Amino acid sequence: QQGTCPLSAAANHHKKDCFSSRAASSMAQTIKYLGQEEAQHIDEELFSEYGFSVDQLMELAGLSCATAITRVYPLTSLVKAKPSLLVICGPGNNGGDGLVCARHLKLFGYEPTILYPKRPNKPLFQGLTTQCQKMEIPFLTEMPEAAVIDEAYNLVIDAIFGFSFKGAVREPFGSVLETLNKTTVPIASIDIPSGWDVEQGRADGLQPDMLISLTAPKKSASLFRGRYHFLGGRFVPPGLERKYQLNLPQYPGTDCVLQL
Ligand SMILES: NC(=O)C1=CN([C@@H]2O[C@H](COP(=O)(O)OP(=O)(O)OC[C@H]3O[C@@H](n4cnc5c(N)ncnc54)[C@H](O)[C@@H]3O)[C@@H](O)[C@H]2O)[C@@H](O)CC1
Ligand SMILES: [K+]
Repeated sequence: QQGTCPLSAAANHHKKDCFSSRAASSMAQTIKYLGQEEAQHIDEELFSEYGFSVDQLMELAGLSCATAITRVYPLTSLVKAKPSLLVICGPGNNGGDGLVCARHLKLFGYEPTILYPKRPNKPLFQGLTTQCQKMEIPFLTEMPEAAVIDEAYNLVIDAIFGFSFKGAVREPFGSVLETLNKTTVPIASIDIPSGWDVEQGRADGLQPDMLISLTAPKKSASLFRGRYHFLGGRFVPPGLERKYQLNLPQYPGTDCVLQL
């Protein structure tokens, strides 16, 4: 059984076997892909039953995204002269993850620029915006054209919509997504490729190169055809994982991300 291996000094000679059998058993389980409502229930429970605050989890989520991005697109691999990134943030918590991610990427040596066209009038988002401004991250006032994005940026980080997206895309994000669809630079999507139905995806929508699923992948992630799928948001308490039978794989060591 997982987690019962006695790692005492006396049992040290069993250590290797314990770890490999644990790894094998977690590989055998299949990670759950969540429906939209289930993802929202987990979210609510983390804040109500489990006592987390939004900014706490957002910080961990955004940090995992920044970390996963450094793994796939290290500074030395970037093709443009400057390590420029465009981070597009939407009106909800997915956008908040994008702001946190941008701040960490700046600390990691990248040069992010943020587009944040619809800013909620709440202290959390105002604080995250101020933090990015104080980190000397520039904010754009409008969405650049596709050719300009391809010329100026190594990567676009899509933090527009997450698991609460529903229905037809409203402006200004319809035009933003239309432009993104015409770009050729790689896109890294946070939690869901924006514009995709959370469960059904969208065949003619964004086709990101990278997807970072937070907490657990959502159903549409099974339609992801990009090269890199990562899991981040290593904050799920065991009771919650059991209740929803998430079957999360074990993150290696102290890592906050894992490639699926
Ligand atoms: N529970 C978790 O595991 C965590 C979730 N986090 C993030 O939070 C996200 C979910 O955040 P939210 O619930 O705030 O929602 P989203 O960020 O997915 O989006 C909601 C916002 O988009 C707007 N919107 C929805 N449908 C639209 C449409 N068709 N056209 C235009 N606008 C539309 C809504 O009015 C709302 O402002 C997750 O995907 C994840 O990125 C993290 O911040 C922290 C931990
Ligand atoms: K997204």
